[in-house]
Amino acid sequence: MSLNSVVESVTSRIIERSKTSRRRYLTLMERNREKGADRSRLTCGNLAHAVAASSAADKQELVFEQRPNLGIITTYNDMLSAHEPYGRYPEQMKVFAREVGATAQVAGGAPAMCDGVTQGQEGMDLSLFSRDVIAQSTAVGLSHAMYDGVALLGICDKIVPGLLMGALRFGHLPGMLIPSGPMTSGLPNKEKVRVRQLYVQGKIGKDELMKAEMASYHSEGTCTFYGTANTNQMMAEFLGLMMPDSSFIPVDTPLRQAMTRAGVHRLVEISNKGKDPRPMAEVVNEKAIVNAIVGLMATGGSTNHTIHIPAVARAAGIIVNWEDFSDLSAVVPTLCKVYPSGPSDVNKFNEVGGLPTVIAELSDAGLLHRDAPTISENGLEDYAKRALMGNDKNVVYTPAKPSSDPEILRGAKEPFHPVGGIQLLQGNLGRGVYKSSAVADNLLTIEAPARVFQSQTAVKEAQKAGELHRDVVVVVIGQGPRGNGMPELHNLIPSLGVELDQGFKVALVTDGRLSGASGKVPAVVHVGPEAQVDGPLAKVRDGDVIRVCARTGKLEALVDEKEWAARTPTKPHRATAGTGRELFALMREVAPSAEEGASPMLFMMDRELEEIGDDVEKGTEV
Ligand SMILES: O=C(O)C(=O)C[C@H](O)[C@H](O)COP(=O)(O)O
Repeated sequence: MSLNSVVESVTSRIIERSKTSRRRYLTLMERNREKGADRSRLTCGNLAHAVAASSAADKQELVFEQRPNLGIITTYNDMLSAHEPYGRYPEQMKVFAREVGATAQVAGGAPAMCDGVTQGQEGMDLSLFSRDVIAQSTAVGLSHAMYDGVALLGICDKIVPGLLMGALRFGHLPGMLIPSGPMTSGLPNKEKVRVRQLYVQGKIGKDELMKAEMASYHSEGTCTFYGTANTNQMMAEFLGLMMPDSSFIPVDTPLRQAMTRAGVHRLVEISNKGKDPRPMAEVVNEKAIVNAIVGLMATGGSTNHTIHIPAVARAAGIIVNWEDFSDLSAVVPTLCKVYPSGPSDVNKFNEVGGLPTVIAELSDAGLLHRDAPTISENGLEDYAKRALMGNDKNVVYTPAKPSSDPEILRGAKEPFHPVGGIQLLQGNLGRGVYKSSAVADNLLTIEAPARVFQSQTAVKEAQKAGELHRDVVVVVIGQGPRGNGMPELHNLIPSLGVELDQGFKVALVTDGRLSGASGKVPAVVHVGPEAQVDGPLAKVRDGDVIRVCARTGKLEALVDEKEWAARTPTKPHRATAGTGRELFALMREVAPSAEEGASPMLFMMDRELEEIGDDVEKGTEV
């Protein structure tokens, strides 16, 4: 089928909008290639430092034979279950690289936060900004000019976007994300939620809750719900930056190992010294970004990606906004119901067809740019194939099959919803993002009096005191990037879920974020402009009737216009000290809105690049 006209027109307007910034980006990457980070330009002293600790064989290849050298950026730590397997990866990857006459070095490490560990804690206030730290760490690693290609080891929430934002500033280099796979399914996610709600109601004790949590989070590997980490994997495949069908192969299996090996071999091939160089700057173009947004809509992925995709795009000089998301959402059907949108987890989703089936369906329906460049040889069509173990322990690919379970994954002709799983809501309260894929039909419109809070703790206390035992729109302000760094407020979900289950109409409206794992509670998140900069949420008062309607796309306070205009915005209380939060003051000071990607680093970068304009050399030579 030919390309959908809305996909086409949204892409055209992104290209038009990004004309100047993209041109400047590509010019700068070209300049990097010609004069920047490359081993051939290092002095003997520089190079000797870089290989001092290498084996004699690697020294020979790196210095005298000029073989391809891969730089590995690792975000390993063994507290984060998804990243624990990466401890073993660099040594294995070096062996895989040698098999094809290349070398690999660990170029650097970057931090990796677990949002599961920091959920509801002060540490969560560092989470979104850690993405910039990861991007900068990636740049520091790659600044050593030793590499012909980049392997990015990261999976979880801020880590993949951060790695991409950093690596894309070295976009003259080819790059690939290498995932390590989900953990086996433990206690079903739905059951975990049920037990949590029993705890909130005081019906079970802490020991029982702890048992359930540990039965859910029980081993190495990525969490099995379709939250931000797994949406990252989807995004990376749709961007063409990961090996096809590599997202959801279970951790620590022969196929996972074969996939990592195939990935390293392919990365050598596409490296700047390989036979088919594919620089990241060319792979991540406007079409690839649109494909990633289409993937987000069709799978009902994490709301966090309405912040991450704009930020990743911006790092490549591409400007997207929520209007683009909204227009694409109107034509992309929801094909998946994976937890929190349905009861099944990513392992089950993968068994019944997984991403290859989704990509095949969307591609056949004309909803994807089939000509977007990818790291895989034949472009996007390779991503519509299933990866299997071949007889010789190599990965082999076969065409994707239709879904084997229509309760989890459907074709584009008989979707769960004719529109995408994420919507834009707007009105006199600003504009925010709403994940409709997980919300029951009867809750898509909620009109109820507001209760305004300035912290998660205050909401939980009010719920405990029975104050939310009614129809209510819970408004939590001061949670945006400039307020307190924009934490996820997922800890509110059990408390609000209890009220919802009792038949009350409850919604959440906030300038903060929610976890990708949040589902059934209707929530408008990332509302901007945020209260900290006097956005309209700061004008809401207890008792104002708020309308949250996913059917009409409205987010409104039904307050007399004159009265509304006369109100003074509340200055939210800011908790900005303790647990290292004070170190991030600079970031809070300059953070742009969520819609712009909420990256202080990119905001300041753009400001400086604007001064340089088209004269790239002006910014590089003294
Ligand atoms: O996906 C995201 O955005 C996350 O933040 C993942 C976190 O690990 C969740 O907050 C865990 O949530 P539960 O499933 O309720 O335990």
